Amino acid sequence: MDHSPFQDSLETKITSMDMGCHSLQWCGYELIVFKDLWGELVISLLGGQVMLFRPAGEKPLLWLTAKPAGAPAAIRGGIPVCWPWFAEHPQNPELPKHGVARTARWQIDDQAVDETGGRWLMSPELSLCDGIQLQLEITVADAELSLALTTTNGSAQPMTLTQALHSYFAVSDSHDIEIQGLADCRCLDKVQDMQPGVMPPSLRFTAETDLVVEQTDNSDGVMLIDHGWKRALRIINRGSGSTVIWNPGSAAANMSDVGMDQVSQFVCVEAARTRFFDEPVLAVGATQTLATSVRSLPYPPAR
Ligand SMILES: O=P(O)(O)OC[C@H]1O[C@@H](O)[C@H](O)[C@@H](O)[C@@H]1O
Repeated sequence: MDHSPFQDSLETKITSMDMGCHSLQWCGYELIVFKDLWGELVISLLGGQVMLFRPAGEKPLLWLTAKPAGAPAAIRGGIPVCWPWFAEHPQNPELPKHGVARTARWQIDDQAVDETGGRWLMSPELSLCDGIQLQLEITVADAELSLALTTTNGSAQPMTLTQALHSYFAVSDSHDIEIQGLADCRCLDKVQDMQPGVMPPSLRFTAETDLVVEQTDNSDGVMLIDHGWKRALRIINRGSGSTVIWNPGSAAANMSDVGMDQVSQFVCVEAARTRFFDEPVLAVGATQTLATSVRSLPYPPAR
């Protein structure tokens, strides 16, 4: 895999660090690095965003841009938190895409780390919506990374909420992978003006891909099978009726932090709650958790 000086410097810095917890500045982003016998986890305080997860002895599971725009811009890579709306704001297109959480400052409220894994609790430093509590729980255990994003409506009004945990998975080459586990699910194709369709048993990436898939049964998860790296990732989403699959293809030429040199290094498989396949209203007093987990399995996977 090719690396730019930015990514090299992040990875090189982490590789040369001692075990333990470290603060690190990277392109203006304030990062917290955790390194132990279980591997490495890097969190950005901008966005409460997991930037890197590498189980010991494995390649990183997540992709991170090698050409970040720099703080305080949103970071492409890792797992951005899209909240309290997913994609364009339904009423006001002037508002930032994917909500305000990914460019807000977050804090670590609690953490427990040992040589087998860790658990971190994060929340935005300042409330992002009046009366609404938001918490992100990040867990590493048995070489698996899990995120759970919990919203509690403590306001006096029902809340309209769509959201996503927008995971960017690192792949050898997006043309040499397939996604399985969504066969026969209904989907909407954003590249074709939300044209409805049905998912095939195996999805391959040959061009720009942007699908909102209705996933009613998440129990077996989605498999990302990487023939180049001979790696299989199992992604299990919970509290999510929509799985979003995205790779910009040739549209990456207009994205300064992706570009045609990086576009085949990742695919996004996102745990989402969208206005198409999920109930968007969170009642007064109600709590909702959107979660995702990822681990690698032996290749080829048995299904
Ligand atoms: O450019 P952004 O805001 O990071 O969004 C990236 C992509 O995120 C995906 O979730 C959407 O389905 C795409 O339509 C979008 O282009």
